[in-house]
Amino acid sequence: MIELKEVSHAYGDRKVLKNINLQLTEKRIGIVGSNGCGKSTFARLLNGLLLPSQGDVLIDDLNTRQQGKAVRRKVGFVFQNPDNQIVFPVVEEDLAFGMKNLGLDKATIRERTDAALARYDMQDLRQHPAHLLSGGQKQLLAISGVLVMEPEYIVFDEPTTLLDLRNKRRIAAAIAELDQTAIVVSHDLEFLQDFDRVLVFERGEVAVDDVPAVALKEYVRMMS
Ligand SMILES: Nc1ncnc2c1ncn2[C@@H]1O[C@H](COP(=O)(O)OP(=O)(O)OP(=O)(O)O)[C@@H](O)[C@H]1O
Repeated sequence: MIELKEVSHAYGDRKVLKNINLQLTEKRIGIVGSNGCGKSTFARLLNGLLLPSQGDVLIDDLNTRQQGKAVRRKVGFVFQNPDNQIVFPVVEEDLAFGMKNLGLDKATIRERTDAALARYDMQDLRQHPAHLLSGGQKQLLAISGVLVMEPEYIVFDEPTTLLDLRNKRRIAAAIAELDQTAIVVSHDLEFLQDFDRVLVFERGEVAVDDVPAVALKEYVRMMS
């Protein structure tokens, strides 16, 4: 379970998240809200990329403040722009990078790399220059790079924003198929409609917390 206890966050004297208390237990949780309302800040708190100015973020009782390394093994993070996530020039090297850092042996790295490439039908792209992949393929590679680390939770920060409709659907389907718990920040309301729970952020607070049918309708009302 992901738990936030009286979490606030400020950049300098600008408070962007205000006293958030949440327990996240559902498998698919969507986060929506207007630009600048604190969604990315919230997402970054969940795997300790960012520590809260006040309060605590707990992942299965691990506190991001003291147990950041263990938290990051449990919680993967997929950025909006895969170019920020893909660090190696060749697809298989990029997939291997995180696993090498974990100290996994060569056979395991090979096995997980094969499975990741097969999962998204990218076996032929093993030796491909990563920067020459299409936008959708890059996002699938970024997701694969997280999956090979076998996290229990994955946070996605606007994973479909830069993609065309076809690739948006491909990534949405990839996320829907995951075994892991997914927390997804998105402006794509259609994508979130079959999630288990949706949080609507407004000015750093959770304004609505409900099933998508209710939360998304309320969000549309708030935006109009
Ligand atoms: N590193 C930072 N330093 C200072 N201010 C920041 C920083 N990151 C974000 N902010 C500010 O905090 C506020 C919340 O930003 P955040 O990125 O969390 O919002 P968001 O809801 O994800 O927005 P968007 O939908 O546009 O991506 C914004 O006003 C932003 O300018």
